[in-house]
Amino acid sequence: MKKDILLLPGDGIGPEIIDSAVAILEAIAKKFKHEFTFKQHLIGGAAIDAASTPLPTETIAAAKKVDAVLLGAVGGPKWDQNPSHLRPERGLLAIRKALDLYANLRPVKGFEHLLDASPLKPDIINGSDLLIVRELTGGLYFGEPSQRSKDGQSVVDTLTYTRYEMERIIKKAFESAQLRKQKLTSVDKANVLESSKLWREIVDQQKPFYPDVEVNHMLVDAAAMKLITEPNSFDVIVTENMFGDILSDEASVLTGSLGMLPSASLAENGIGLYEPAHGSAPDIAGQGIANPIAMILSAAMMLRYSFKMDTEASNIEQAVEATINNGYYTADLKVKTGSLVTTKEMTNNILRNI
Ligand SMILES: NC(=O)C1=CN([C@@H]2O[C@H](COP(=O)(O)OP(=O)(O)OC[C@H]3O[C@@H](n4cnc5c(N)ncnc54)[C@H](O)[C@@H]3O)[C@@H](O)[C@H]2O)C=CC1
Ligand SMILES: CC(C)CC(=O)C(=O)O
Ligand SMILES: [Mg+2]
Repeated sequence: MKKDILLLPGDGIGPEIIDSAVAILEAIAKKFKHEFTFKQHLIGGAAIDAASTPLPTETIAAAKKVDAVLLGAVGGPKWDQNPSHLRPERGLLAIRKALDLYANLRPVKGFEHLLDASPLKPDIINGSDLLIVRELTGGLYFGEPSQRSKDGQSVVDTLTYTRYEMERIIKKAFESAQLRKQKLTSVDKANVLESSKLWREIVDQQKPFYPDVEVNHMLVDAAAMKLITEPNSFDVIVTENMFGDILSDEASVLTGSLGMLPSASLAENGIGLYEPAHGSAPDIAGQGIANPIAMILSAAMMLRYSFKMDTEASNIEQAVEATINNGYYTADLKVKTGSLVTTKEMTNNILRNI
């Protein structure tokens, strides 16, 4: 099969881990006789430096012409003092909105061999396997106004959602639960927020259409606690944008590192964008030590969701697991034994297992 892929490496460790994903995809193309072509464009800080905007129109135009997009990460201290329209993160939010990538699927799966990489007790996290379904194009990150008052003494951020936006992500989560262990936890703050009250209502309205799915509601503060004390009580979690952002970074602790968590950002009928859950990790950028696994597993999600290449996606996932089982780890994984490797060495070891 012939597929065109747009690469958006972005900033920090983004270009380093995108190189790893491309190497893996080239090996898959060779093994399964596919033809993957790669185009590259700018986003984030790199785009601000080159084109004075975090999301050039060429990038969006290119994204609309390909079969899928792979994104590294954006941001870094170089741009932290920029006005908000010239922040790298604006580019990421804007591409999500422009492509209507409303559904962010973040699988969290612990590897047995990495149990001691987590600060949590092995008997609690053993077998962790859950999916966070995060709404990605609404809520606080997109609401207007979002600004400081003229005298600098007050601020406003706005949380808006339409019924339509809530309904489509909630349906997506029910469908995801049907394909897994048929258990859905809806996370909100319905004891305080009007948006969460509507969210809960919609979950209850949708429930009868998915009789095979067991549903419960949980307040986000309690969910944050349960996620690391009883992770195996979850199957699919559905929640709004900011709660999902925070809970997924927290959930990465179950796997031993934020560098292990992939994601798929999906539209209703359109292109998919695949990106690790982590950011640009400026503290380790340029050192060649970033963990490429979140990015590589995101590429596997691209094969599965956008290209319907299940066997190829499983091949990547099994190669990652085999490499971990062989004892290779990057510096972010605080394991006690094994072989510490660089980004390139980890990638080459995974390649050997493809
Ligand atoms: N999707 C994106 O592009 C995101 C961008 N950001 C941006 O990234 C920049 C840095 O933000 P932080 O809060 O530091 O979050 P971060 O996710 O970049 O890093 C948090 C910690 O995790 C480590 N880490 C993350 N990914 C890693 C990997 N693959 N391998 C090894 N270690 C890894 C980092 O070294 C750091 O210690 C900021 O500008 C932020 O706005 C943050 C989150 C998501
Ligand atoms: C710009 C941020 C919302 C990115 C982020 O933290 C994420 O998507 O996880
Ligand atoms: Mg985040």
